[in-house]
Amino acid sequence: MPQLAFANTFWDEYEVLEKSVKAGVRKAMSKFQKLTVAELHADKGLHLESVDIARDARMRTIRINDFWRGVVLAPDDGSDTFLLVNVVSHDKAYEWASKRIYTVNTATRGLEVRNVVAIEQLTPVLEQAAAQAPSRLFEEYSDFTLRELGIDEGTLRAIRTIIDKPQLEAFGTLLPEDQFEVLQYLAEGFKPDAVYRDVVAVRRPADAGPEPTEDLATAIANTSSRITFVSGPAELEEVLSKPFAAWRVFLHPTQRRVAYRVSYGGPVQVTGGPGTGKTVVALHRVKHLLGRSPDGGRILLTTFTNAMAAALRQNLALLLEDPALLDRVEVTTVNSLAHYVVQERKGRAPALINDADERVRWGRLVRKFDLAWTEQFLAQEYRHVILAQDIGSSEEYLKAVRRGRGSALGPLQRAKVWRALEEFTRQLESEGKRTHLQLCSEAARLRRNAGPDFPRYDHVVVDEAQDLHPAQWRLLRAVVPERPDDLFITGDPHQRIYDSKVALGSLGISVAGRSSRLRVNYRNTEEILVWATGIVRNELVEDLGGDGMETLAGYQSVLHGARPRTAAFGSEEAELTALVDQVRQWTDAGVRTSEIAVCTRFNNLIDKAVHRLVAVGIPVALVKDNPAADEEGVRIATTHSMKGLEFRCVAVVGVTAGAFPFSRAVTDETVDRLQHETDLLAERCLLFVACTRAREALYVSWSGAPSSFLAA
Ligand SMILES: Nc1ncnc2c1ncn2[C@@H]1O[C@H](COP(=O)(O)OP(=O)(O)OP(=O)(O)O)[C@@H](O)[C@H]1O
Repeated sequence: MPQLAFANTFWDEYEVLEKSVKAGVRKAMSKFQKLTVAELHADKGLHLESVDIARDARMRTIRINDFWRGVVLAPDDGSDTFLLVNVVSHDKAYEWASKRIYTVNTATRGLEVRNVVAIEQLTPVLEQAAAQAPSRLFEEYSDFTLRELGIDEGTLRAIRTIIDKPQLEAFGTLLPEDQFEVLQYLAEGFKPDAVYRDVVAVRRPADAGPEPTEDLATAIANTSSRITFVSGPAELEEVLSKPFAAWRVFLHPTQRRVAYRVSYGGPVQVTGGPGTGKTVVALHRVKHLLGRSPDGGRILLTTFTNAMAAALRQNLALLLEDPALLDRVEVTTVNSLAHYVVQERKGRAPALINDADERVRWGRLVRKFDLAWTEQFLAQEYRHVILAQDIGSSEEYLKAVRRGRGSALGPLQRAKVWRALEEFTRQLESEGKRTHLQLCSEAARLRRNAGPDFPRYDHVVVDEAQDLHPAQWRLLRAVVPERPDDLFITGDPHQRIYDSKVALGSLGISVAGRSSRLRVNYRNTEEILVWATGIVRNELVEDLGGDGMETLAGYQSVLHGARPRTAAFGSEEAELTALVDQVRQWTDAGVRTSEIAVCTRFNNLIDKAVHRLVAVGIPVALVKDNPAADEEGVRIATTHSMKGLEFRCVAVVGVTAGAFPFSRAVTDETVDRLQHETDLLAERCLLFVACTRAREALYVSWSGAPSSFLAA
């Protein structure tokens, strides 16, 4: 009976196929498990046929339906593993298959594919261009060194023409994968022996002989980073019905390089636009770190909300499989960690107050001390200056540099403000209550003072880092000793929706020389990404560490689909009716309700949307109730709680001029100009985050005047 395996090139296409085509793929694949090789060749429905003028004689196409074809690499060496490499439209299938050739890497012994036709066409052109260039990217490496790293003759000639990194990246999709990865490392300045150790040796089978003599099945088995084997019908069903799990196996070379680098000298920062796999990389880093400390080292993995922590835990369980490894990882939010630390050290954690309660308290203090500043100003001063710098006395406050604040405060004014700030803390203390950030600050202090013998984590991995406040960073710094591989941080400054201002370096977390950026988006179609990027495109945002600015330039998506739909209505009623129609269209097209999300800025519109959907029999589930992944129901959320999540289809409703920006969330320009700008940017980012949660379809609607952000 033949064996079946899937290449990573297959998943990119498979994920966006319509349901009926996916069913066709499943049917065709199941034949590979039921029929003998001879029967496969004879099967009329499958129509396994060779490709004319193919550069690789093993290329075959199979029929999925009238329009779609699968591309299969069929063994011709007596081995029995068929490799499904792509699903493409009829016309493209032959073109795709005829140009590519699969070979075994001489060093890693993995199976690689290259677009040999394109490489041959481009090489002479590039050679000419390179003749004028002052230097070439790989000129310092001899042919011998490159061959030792698995670069073969065909690739060697081509890459000798490359002059810089952008050209290498542009050429990369044509090159054999392992070879391209080796070249990327060299281009980043890694020494050949380090590249051999970290990329080649880890893949090369221990019993590899001097020359590759492997049959196709063995080469496929050597390629676990890009190819997945399927051993029976149940596994086939599992792998095809859970395509999102592709990330467990296939990492983009850039993702793999970041996640599986053997060791980093200190804290590492990985940034990237939405859907570039930052969470995936964080999960793989946890796996790598667990593998490096088999002696029972403990890892803390944090994220921003409980819903995201629950999702991370589930995904980590999928990735690790071994429950013993999972037990060594604590997955939680930083706030929960703070609660745990304070409880552990003091026997009891204080009660927490929410934002509304905090606002009321500041309002009372403004009146009590008859202050000229607003409650909002005091709350921000407390958050961005006092808590951020852990200020405990009026003397410290007088000397404090008020970074990021746009209003000057002289000594007399500070003395006045301090009375209110001090009273705020005193009152809460006497009631045994705290704000979330106060608790984090306290936990950080307790942990720091507990001394080096106190149990800590061996590694801390931080996802969704962009919204963490300095008090939260201090806590994270305090729970892991300063040493190599202490902190691994992922985040996207364009998704900052709370106004935290952080200078990581000043908190003992220096990522200098250890930063990388991911640029390939795996979640959104190019159409959705480009549209959503319009909301924030012209904005420069402060980077994660507070050292510079970042833009959204240079991101690309691997997926394509329909353009987002926008719809304007004269009334909210009409908008809600259209929302119900839109959700129906999605469910009629076969999308499960749990794969659809509806989000709005305000709770009252959420209630109305829930009411209308339920009235026509569409089940709903509130994201804040943390529904299980398989629970039916359209997910309903505020735009704030969409952070970090993803769905096949997303409707963002109520995108009016009054909702984005929401005036109460934006500090008045006269109160603090800098804060005004930061708040406006956070409002933009909020809409951007909500829209980039959509994998395949995005629908944005409003009634009355639309948000000014949409005109961007
Ligand atoms: N190499 C990969 N192959 C296939 N799918 C991938 C890969 N990397 C990421 N994905 C998928 O892309 C989607 C986005 O990944 P992930 O959530 O890690 O991105 P992110 O950068 O954390 O996103 P955001 O910042 O927008 O929350 C997920 O569905 C993930 O499974």
